[in-house]
Amino acid sequence: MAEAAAFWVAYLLSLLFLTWFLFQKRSRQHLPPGPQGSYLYGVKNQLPPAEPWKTYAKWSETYRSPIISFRVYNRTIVVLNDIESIHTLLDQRAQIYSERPMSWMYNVICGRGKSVFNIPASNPRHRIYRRMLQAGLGQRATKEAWDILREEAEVLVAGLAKQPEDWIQHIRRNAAGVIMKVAFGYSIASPEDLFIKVAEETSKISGWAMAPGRWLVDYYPIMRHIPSFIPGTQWKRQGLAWRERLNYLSEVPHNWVKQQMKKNNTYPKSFTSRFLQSHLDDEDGSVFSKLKSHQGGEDEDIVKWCAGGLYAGAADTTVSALTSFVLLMALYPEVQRKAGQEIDIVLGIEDGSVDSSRFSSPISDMEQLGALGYLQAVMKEVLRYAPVGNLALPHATLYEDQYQGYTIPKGASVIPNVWAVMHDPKMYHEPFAFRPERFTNEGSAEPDPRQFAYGFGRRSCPGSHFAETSMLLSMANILTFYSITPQESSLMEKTRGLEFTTGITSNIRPFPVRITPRRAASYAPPA
Ligand code: HEM
Repeated sequence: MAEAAAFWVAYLLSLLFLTWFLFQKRSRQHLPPGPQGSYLYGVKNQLPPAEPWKTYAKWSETYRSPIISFRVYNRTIVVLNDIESIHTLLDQRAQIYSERPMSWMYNVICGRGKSVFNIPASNPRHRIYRRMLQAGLGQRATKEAWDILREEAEVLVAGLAKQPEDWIQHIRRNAAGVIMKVAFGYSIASPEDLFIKVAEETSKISGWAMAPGRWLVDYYPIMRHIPSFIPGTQWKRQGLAWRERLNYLSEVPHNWVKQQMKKNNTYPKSFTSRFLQSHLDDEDGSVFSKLKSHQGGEDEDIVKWCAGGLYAGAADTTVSALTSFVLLMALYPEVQRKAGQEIDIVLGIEDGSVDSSRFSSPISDMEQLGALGYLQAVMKEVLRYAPVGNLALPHATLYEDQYQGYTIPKGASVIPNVWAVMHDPKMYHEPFAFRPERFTNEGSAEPDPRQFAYGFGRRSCPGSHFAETSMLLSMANILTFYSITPQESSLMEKTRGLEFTTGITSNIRPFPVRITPRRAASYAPPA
């Protein structure tokens, strides 16, 4: 016991010394301005639990600089609050600014350092991942997934007829249904489905293990060497248990695909099966045969991590955007009416001409989606008004850099404040008004928010094209069959101002809406 106590005293003293050393070093650097915070924690206790993007924008005003910095424990965090700094640093200097902040708990102790989201861009694997994801989610792949997208959009609108009050669950199910089929060729049967449970447990554990500020080892990585049998290292035992569980969970869908491929020739084609097969064939022109940097069993490991990244990327993002869309349609009936009218005109729909009892999608191909110009403007305005990723995801620097006379240290976390850009009055006239028309006036149209909604540089979202096709199709189907109105009490929301959820993804905080059939004729909900 005395030995353990001596160990901890020595340990804490060395941490204190390290903090002092880094503090001295930091105070000699000319960092961007920002709040100082306390000696030990930095601003950890000043970070608000909700909507931190607003606080960063305020600090940017207070310190009269679009680029600000502060410290949490010993880590320097730089926030970019305007498009100029974001574009210069994250896009133009992408070779320096495309790392991710190191999470020692998640990457090392839990063994998740190879995940698509966390792997450093300087690791050659990241390039391979990006090319595979491009092949699996780009324009051609999205076209190939059209039937899946259409089928799942039909399940969504049919579900809304049965339990309209559970509309968020139906949107959630739609996102999971699409991505499970695309990634693994797996059809989910119910919200209790094994694959859904596996994916949800993975993202829950990942959320705990990556929670910023929660694990001291993230700031003082030397702690990772402490043996887990020493008293007071419950955190390490927890991390190691999570490691085992996460490894097991990532095997479940991957092994299922392999079994299907072994069992029969008519197995469902998917991202995983295509890459596994192209590896077996080693066919010329496959992504693997072009990327010769891989060796032996590494290929399969790469496929597994990429397929895991598909679910992680798709699970909450389109759900957030569609949730905000439904709520905004309830609050802006004129926008809803115009979008519905466009659908009717472009698709030649008259009230009696859609079979509302079968919910078959009136949109037969991607070209028809392309013709819905107003609906596309609505989608852009949803992505601007209620950004899914208000802070995108943090990048980190590979080297020290200089910008406008400031030093950006090596290893600093660099956060683009997407919310500030989307609500910058220099870019968007009356930025807090929801007005899709800002994107329809040719010649005077405001900047396309999709340039900012999907992140930046070498880390920008590889799923953007796929996501937009999926979202537009769902939006068009919802507005074909349904009318969305606010409950009386919800009208207050508009006058009081909307609230937004806080997390890696964000959406308007849900309030009660009514989803009713838009076309009374021939409407008969399925039994
Ligand atoms: C509304 C829909 C979506 C939005 C707004 C969105 C936004 C983003 C953002 C902001 C990032 C971080 C970019 C950065 O670090 O600079 C990202 C990364 C990523 N997204 Fe998306 N996303 C969406 C849908 C999807 C979908 C449907 C998928 C997959 C099917 C996907 C897969 C990914 C992946 C794999 C990454 C990690 C890229 C990397 O770290 O190299 N996303 N996304």
